[in-house]
Amino acid sequence: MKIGFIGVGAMAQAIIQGLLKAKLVPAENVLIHSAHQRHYEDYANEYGLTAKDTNLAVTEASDLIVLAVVPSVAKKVLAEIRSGLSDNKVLISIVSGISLERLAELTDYNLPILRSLPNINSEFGQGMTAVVANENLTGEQKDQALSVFEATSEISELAEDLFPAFSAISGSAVAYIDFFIDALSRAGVKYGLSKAAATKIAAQTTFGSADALMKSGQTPAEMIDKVCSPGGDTIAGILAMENAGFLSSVVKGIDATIKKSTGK
Ligand SMILES: NC(=O)C1=CN([C@@H]2O[C@H](COP(=O)(O)OP(=O)(O)OC[C@H]3O[C@@H](n4cnc5c(N)ncnc54)[C@H](O)[C@@H]3O)[C@@H](O)[C@H]2O)C=CC1
Ligand SMILES: O=C(O)[C@@H]1CCC=N1
Repeated sequence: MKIGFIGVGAMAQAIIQGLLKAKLVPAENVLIHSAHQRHYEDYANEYGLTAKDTNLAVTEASDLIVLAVVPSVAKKVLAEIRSGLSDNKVLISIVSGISLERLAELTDYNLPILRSLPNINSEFGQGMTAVVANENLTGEQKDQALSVFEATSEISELAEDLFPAFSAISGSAVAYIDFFIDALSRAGVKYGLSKAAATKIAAQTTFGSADALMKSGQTPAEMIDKVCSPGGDTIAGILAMENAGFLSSVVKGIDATIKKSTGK
């Protein structure tokens, strides 16, 4: 199986690195092209991938074609690769905000298409990806397309109207969670810890909290209650955070993310 990437930016690189670590395909079966020749050729040489001269050449030589460009150039790129697509190849889009219907309109209504929204944690096999297939993608071909995300992440098959919410609380939320970790570590610095030590402490605490939450099967509220000793320190902190608008500032951030991705 050959997997072509059109666009080799932050998200494509995370998936490629995840695929290489998972050894899903040999490195030379990963084909790439992007806007900056020097960059994609150097990247291909560094990891033993196959660089191609055009987006169409990637498409013609691949079984799965991952569209990994920013939304504003997707239309132009799809026009370039359209003649190389066929019903024995799968177009996989990771582009935020472009529907299956729009992808079909910009290519051909008979093509198998998988719309996905991965996140950057795919690099370390810890991603979270939403997927939705069109009616032309079934059976073994669908399994093949899903294998890209199974190798790098957990998968959630979601109705398309939930993609903007998913993208906000997963794709974008990686940055929001890192923002929270940075905020915790800056608080540590305020009280005398070095930034490096505080960041490690905050990151491991975040990682351990997520892991414990999922392993325990409990709700976040139940975990919070276990940490808040009666009359203790943590409940004082929770109340001060909430008084400063913690919950509503997170929800407002998600509202703004969804508004930007949908234009609504
Ligand atoms: N960064 C993230 O965490 C996530 C990004 N996405 C989606 O992934 C897509 C890419 O995002 P990033 O990797 O963050 O952006 P990026 O700016 O890092 O990468 C974009 C890539 O597209 C290439 N490119 C631009 N014009 C091109 C053209 N005409 N032909 C071929 N390649 C071209 C650029 O050279 C670059 O390699 C976006 O549509 C975004 O919505 C989805 C989920 C998460
Ligand atoms: O910021 C963005 O537009 C993309 C979509 C989800 C994560 N990054």
